[in-house]
Amino acid sequence: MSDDPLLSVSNLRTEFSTPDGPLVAVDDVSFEVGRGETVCLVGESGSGKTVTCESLTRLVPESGEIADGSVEFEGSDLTELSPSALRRIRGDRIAHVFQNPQNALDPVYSVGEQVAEAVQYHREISDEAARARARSLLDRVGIPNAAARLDDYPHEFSGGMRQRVVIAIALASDPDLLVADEPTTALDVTIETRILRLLAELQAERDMGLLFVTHDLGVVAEIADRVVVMYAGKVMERGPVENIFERPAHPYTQALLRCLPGRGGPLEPIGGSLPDLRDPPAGCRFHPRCPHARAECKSGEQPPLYDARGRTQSASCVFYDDDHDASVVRESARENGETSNGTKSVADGETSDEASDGRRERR
Ligand SMILES: Nc1ncnc2c1ncn2[C@@H]1O[C@H](COP(=O)(O)OP(=O)(O)OP(=O)(O)O)[C@@H](O)[C@H]1O
Ligand code: NI
Repeated sequence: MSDDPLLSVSNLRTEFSTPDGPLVAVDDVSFEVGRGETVCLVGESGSGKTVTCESLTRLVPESGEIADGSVEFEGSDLTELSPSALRRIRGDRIAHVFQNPQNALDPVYSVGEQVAEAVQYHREISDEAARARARSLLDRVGIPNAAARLDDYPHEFSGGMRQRVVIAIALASDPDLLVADEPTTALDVTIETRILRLLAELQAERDMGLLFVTHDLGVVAEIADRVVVMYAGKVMERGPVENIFERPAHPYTQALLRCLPGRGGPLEPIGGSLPDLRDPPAGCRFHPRCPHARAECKSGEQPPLYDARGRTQSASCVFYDDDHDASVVRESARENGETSNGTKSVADGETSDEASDGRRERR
């Protein structure tokens, strides 16, 4: 086995043609997912998380196309594979759970048949063995009395139950990589916890890589090894979860940590709104909303991903180039957290330790 990551996304660019001109939903996005690793993709609504997930196996809607970049998965570039070769990987080696899975189940087949079919899709096992495996998968995702429900049809299940069935189908092929776009958002906390545990178990058993989109920082703290922060189609920051929570480098990450739920403090919305992606601002995409923006943030290209804290954490922010003092943005994160949160700030070591301890315990 090589040391190459399981998935390596480089300079990915996905464009949609719209009546008002081209819209670049994913712009020069790069990140990796290792075997057995969980990477959480976070960012405000509309930042390009779903389109990034869809681009991996070329599942973007018809008006979209992958205009540039590569998606290396175990030695092949998925952007260049033939449709039939890609189909063999999709649903087998790489499984997806989509954000809006209303149409993911076929109304005319029982859920047992659909899970069993997914089990048998790429593997030759008897109908009986596939049915037994379907039962066990449905049981593991928290369908009560799974054996008795195998012959029920999707409409006989609630929305949350159907989502669990969709997750069971995704896991049926024992994928090497699971791409899960807010898979537990519609579920109650008990079931969410159960599914997150199941994913962690599968990772331990099978070394499965997991790319997970969520708006819940509690979930990020619980499952992530590394975090990729997106804004307006760009990667703003990447790094290990502990660093991102304890010492967020990019002002956008700092603001995002205060505006998403899951860390206990009062939520503080980010002022202003996402730019129009058909005509994004020059320079750093976040500059119109950034409390630290200076002249050089407002022109040219999005800054490169500078090393923010050693090689593992990087931020697309000029304060981390050689000519600026990054302590300006770090201090500000600390002050902001202490004055605006009744609890401790995101830049505060104590809170972050709790977050990472919680994660270790629950894993
Ligand atoms: N089919 C499409 N045609 C045109 N534009 C699209 C299409 N799908 C997505 N977009 C645009 O691409 C951008 C990124 O959308 P995306 O769904 O990836 O955001 P997201 O980060 O997943 O948001 P959310 O958190 O709400 O799910 C948005 O500006 C969106 O309007
Ligand atoms: Ni989305």
